[in-house]
Amino acid sequence: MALTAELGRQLQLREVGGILLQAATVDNWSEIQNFEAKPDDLLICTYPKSGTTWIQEIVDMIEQNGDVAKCQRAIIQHRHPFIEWARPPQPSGVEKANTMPSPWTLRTHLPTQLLPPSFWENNCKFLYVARNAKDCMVSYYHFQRMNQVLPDPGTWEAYFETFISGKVGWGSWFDHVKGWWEIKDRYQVLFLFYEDMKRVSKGPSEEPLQTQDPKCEIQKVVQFMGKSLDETVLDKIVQETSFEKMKENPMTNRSTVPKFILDQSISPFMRKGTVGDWKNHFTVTQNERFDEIYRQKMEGISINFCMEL
Ligand SMILES: Nc1ncnc2c1ncn2[C@@H]1O[C@H](COP(=O)(O)OS(=O)(=O)O)[C@@H](OP(=O)(O)O)[C@H]1O
Repeated sequence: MALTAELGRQLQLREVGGILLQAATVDNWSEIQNFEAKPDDLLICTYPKSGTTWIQEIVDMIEQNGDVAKCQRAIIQHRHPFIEWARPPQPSGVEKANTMPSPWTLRTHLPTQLLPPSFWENNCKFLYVARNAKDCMVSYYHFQRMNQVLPDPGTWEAYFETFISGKVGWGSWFDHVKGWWEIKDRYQVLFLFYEDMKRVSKGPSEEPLQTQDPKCEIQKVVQFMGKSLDETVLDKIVQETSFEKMKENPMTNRSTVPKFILDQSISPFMRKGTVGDWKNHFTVTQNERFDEIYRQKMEGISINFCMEL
């Protein structure tokens, strides 16, 4: 019985162009590829576990001019259609978008080479958030432990190998980040880092002003979206999108997702929200090996990740 359930979990992923995706997404592939993005659309792009939910809440707060009640209109998964999402008989991400008035704010975890061509053809805006690979791996490991429709990650040691080889949903972290980084100057891309959003601003006496201060990064998003918000609204967005607030908010913490899909008693969706949790998981040997693999895979890429704050 346990074997059957486990086999069921493993079968949830299938390949498209060498990238593992959820089987239902692969079944729906032609609909996804034929998706017709419009020129004014904004696409939130991330590798899984890089701060998607966080940036979605920020973008929505900006769109709603800081009106918290409006952001409570629906759970975060329903506010921005997830273009590659499919779980029949529920409407797919593409179907959901097509029932909403455009311009759309959408989200995806797809690597550049799998994105529906209309996004490039229409020169849409892309908001990419990258998170350092080690914290991503840790977050993804705990997510696969609690997510009952993704493969069981096995032991941490086993998962370390799986993640490095890119045999996880949406493929290799290295290729994903490289792909989006390389096209960023040819398209309208705002490339942000999770770690910059977490950075603590210091007061005159070097005392932290607050636990996290994404205001400067939020301002970049406001500008990128062609909006202008006054200081009070920006401060409100900073407060309302803090990890602590979002962990308590049923519209962002996934508490409405049934336990047979996300079992939050195993690990909460809003788990730690920190930079550097990898140090609690990586052994010295794993860390050295990872750094070497990182050097090889990211050679020639001028991207710098902050690994601790
Ligand atoms: N507001 C805020 N501040 C800081 N960190 C936050 C915030 N919201 C979500 N998170 C953390 O982001 C991780 C989940 O990433 P995603 O939202 O991309 O997950 S998913 O791919 O959509 O499943 C996951 O990271 P870990 O805690 O390290 O697992 C979340 O806790």
